[in-house]
Amino acid sequence: MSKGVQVGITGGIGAGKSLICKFFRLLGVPVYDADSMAKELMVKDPNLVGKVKSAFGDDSYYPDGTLNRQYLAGQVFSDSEKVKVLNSLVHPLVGLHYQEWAAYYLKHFPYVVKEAALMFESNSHKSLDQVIAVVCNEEERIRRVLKRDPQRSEEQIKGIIAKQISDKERAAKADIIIHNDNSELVIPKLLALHEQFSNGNL
Ligand SMILES: CC(C)(COP(=O)(O)OP(=O)(O)OC[C@H]1O[C@@H](n2cnc3c(N)ncnc32)[C@H](O)[C@@H]1O)[C@@H](O)C(=O)NCCC(=O)NCCS
Ligand SMILES: Nc1ncnc2c1ncn2[C@@H]1O[C@H](COP(=O)(O)OP(=O)(O)OP(=O)(O)O)[C@@H](O)[C@H]1O
Repeated sequence: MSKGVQVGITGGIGAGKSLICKFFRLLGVPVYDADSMAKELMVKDPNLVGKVKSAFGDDSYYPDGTLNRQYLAGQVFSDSEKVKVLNSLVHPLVGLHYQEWAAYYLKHFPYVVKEAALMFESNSHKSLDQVIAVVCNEEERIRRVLKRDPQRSEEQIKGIIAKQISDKERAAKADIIIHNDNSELVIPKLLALHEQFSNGNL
């Protein structure tokens, strides 16, 4: 892997990872969205498609081959064992795909960002130089997600939260913490981090 800084951004559902990553994108930083890539590989990688169908049934996909997210969400977000099975199928492939992506972008940019909801859970933080945890209290996250995803119930959101590590654990493992709950000014902090990473200062 070439020199350059690899920054991870993680946080629980609704913490504000994607919004913060939008800001890094605006600054011209390459951002890898592990969640979206996982979904793309689940459709484009025939081997993975076969494994998902064997584990969760043909209903995991619509007849046109697109992912039936609602069906799969219903399967995995209510069952810890099933979510482990899905993760074991998807995460290794995303990990390899990210390594290739980062190797390419680090030839052209001083630093890259990897956004992933599950980072410490999947141990993918180990290949990164700095991990930022975006934290926000649970009530506010639930409020924001109910507004963002009207199809999700409060019960489902709580079920997802239960399958992720807590903010406390995340904050303890991260190098940098961003409080995205109006208790600190986020944009000045992001600009300072951008300067730091651009200069390779860790
Ligand atoms: C099960 C799927 C199809 C449900 O899709 P849906 O559009 O309803 O939900 P979405 O992907 O937006 O996830 C909602 C939130 O749940 C959380 N989440 C997603 N996958 C997982 C998981 N495997 N374990 C725990 N939490 C998860 C994230 O905080 C995420 O933002 C989808 O989440 C999926 O394909 N997950 C497997 C890939 C994965 O592990 N992605 C997350 C980390 S890289
Ligand atoms: N500081 C904030 N003030 C108000 N709304 C916010 C703030 N941060 C994020 N939001 C909103 O809250 C919702 C959740 O944020 P976002 O989608 O970035 O979270 P996420 O961590 O990426 O969640 P997920 O794990 O579900 O993908 C979005 O609609 C976003 O616009």
